Amino acid sequence: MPRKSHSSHSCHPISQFTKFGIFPDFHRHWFCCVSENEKSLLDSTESIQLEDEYDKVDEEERLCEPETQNIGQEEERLIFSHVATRDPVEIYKELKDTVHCKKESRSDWDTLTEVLRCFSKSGWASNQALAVYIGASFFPFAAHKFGSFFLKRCNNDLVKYLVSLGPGDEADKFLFPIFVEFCMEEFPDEIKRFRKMVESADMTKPHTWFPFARAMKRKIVYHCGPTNSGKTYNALQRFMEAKKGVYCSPLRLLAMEVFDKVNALGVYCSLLTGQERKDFPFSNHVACTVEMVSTDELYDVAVIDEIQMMADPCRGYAWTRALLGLKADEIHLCGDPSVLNVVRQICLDTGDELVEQHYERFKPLVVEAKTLLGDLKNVRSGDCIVAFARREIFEVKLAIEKFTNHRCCVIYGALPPETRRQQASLFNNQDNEFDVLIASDAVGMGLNLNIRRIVFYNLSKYNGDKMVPVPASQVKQIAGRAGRRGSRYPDGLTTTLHLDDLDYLIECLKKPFDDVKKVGLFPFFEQVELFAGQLPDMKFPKLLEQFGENCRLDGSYFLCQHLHIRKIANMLERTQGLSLEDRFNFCFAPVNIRDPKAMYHLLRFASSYAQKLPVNIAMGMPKCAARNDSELLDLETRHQVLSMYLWLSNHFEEERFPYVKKAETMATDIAELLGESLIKANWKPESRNARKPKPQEKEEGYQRPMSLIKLHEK
Ligand SMILES: Nc1ncnc2c1ncn2[C@@H]1O[C@H](COP(=O)(O)OP(=O)(O)OP(=O)(O)O)[C@@H](O)[C@H]1O
Ligand SMILES: [Mg+2]
Repeated sequence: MPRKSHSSHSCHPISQFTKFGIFPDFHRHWFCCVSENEKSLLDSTESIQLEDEYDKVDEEERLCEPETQNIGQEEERLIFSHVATRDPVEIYKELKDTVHCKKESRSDWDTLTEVLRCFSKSGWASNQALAVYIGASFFPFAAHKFGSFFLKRCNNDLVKYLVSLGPGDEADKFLFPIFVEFCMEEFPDEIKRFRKMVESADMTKPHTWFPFARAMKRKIVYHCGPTNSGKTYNALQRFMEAKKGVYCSPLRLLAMEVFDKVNALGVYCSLLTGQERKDFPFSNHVACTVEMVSTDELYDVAVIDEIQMMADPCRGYAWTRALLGLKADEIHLCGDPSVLNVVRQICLDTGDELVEQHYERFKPLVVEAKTLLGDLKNVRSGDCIVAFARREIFEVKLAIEKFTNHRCCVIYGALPPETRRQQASLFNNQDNEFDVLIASDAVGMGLNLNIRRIVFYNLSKYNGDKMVPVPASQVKQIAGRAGRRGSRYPDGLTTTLHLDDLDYLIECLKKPFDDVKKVGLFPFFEQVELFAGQLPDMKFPKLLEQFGENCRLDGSYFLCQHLHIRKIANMLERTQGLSLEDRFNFCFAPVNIRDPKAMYHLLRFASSYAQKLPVNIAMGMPKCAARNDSELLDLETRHQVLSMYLWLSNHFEEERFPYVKKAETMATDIAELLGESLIKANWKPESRNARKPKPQEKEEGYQRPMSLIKLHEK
């Protein structure tokens, strides 16, 4: 069948795609079309080859100088401007029918060569080419072939026009549609292959992935406001009134809190997290972590807490999925205003009704301008010192307990939720000596604590590469933990340890909330499976990488970072006997990828599973609480391994994990040991991957703030 002509501009593939605005969201690189040999050949010989063509031209032809030789560029452009309006399809046909063309002067030739070289390097053209399914890695090869084709066949008018434009955007735009015609004829198989692959990684219109939710007319209520303004409280009222409700939490800890609170108020509620399932008999309510929420069940009321997490680079997809997919008549979203505009857009796409309820903070947060003047001795009862590294948390605890009469509780990410709760209630409770809390950003979400004042120990944190300022939204969220309604200190205060940091704190608190433009998505297994069908021999980690590079997304979405997933995928690459689905599921296991011991256990679990053996815990139980920081780190790791075991037992065939009961008991015991250890902890912190520094090695990165040094010197 002859190919459809694209002579009409309105039906040209380029204009169709531009209409939908998909170009910028394509990711680059497609390694399947061009072999490595071809690629390296391309890079080294491209311009040389084009110049050689000139040298091959007949001497007589070269001497034939064009009449317009001495006119200026602008004039030339005018004279040849009719070329610009020509139909690219016709130009291509003409080029195709030309057998041999008279050559131009050396300088015109050089300019034309440069124009074509620039085109083959043009990011714009490469990006546009994706829309007609010419992959980014294939583009240089195709552009090179096009260049040779063009040089051999172009006529005087075309040359002059392109020379008058010179290398750059205008020439690229002129050449591009001719290039497309060329590719469609020359590389139909490559285009077809790439098209199939891209289509299998299509993540556009995610609201259409949930047809049952789309068939419903849902009412979305956005409880929008700053921290401590009653958003969750009000949403939970509706949740409790409902016949059947689900509460989606950002953390296990918060799901447990709601589970306890709601049951205490007489509304039977079950608990569902990745690690545990507590079925309350006859309950119609469930408190779960957002990743675990079912999009199959039908609910009257659903609550999605901390909805701004939709924009989280790693976990955002879980909130997006819940919002798009939940089958509930009424969905209550609680969060700051940063994703309000995106939610408005999503509701337009889904056809759901959106009701906005705006909140103000119960009591304004007051900044204490005096700060702690760099001296931890100025700590007072009810203070929560926020530090962003585990090491700092223990340094601060050590310093405060050594030089003041205060005792400190600690809350940080690596602690199990049970231990965090135990530390929180120790701090909240008046009948003991623990009156200061030292916490990481893990304290930022949800927990209702009796905090009088949030003191930022510092306002920068390590992002895995370097120290960066803590984002304003996070500063606000954490500072907002001070002075909760109903707590002992309803008037919240916040300040910094050092005077130098105060301006940044004030700046962050004053800053309006970001207006988030994109929220996270991640493919379901079925989507990855479809994609894998296009690349049958590709290993899973590479497959994920390819998916990330080739998937298509609408303007309101980004693909969540999958570094964590890729790390696990890489580790499991050589484990034989796992299906694609097993690999995909193992990648979501909750493990600290920077903890080699925990990673080792995950590999062991996966290997046993792959060999169809019962998966053993194969880990001893420590006898007593930690006596130093390395023992504490060991307890943290052990708990994490058990938590991972429980998670796997809930996400794979349960009978393959026969030691669930044992793992639960051990996890509870370790959480208790951790609690005991923290009460006693008064040692210098160590790093998880500690090794002895070489004598000449200087300690890099974090430097202990002056205040602590002064304190120790004294
Ligand atoms: N109407 C109310 N009556 C009694 N207590 C309330 C009321 N509204 C809120 N509270 C209490 O105020 C505190 C803060 O409320 P809530 O947790 O709902 O705030 P939030 O806006 O969700 O804050 P965050 O953004 O930090 O999650 C809670 O302890 C809550 O129980
Ligand atoms: Mg809340």
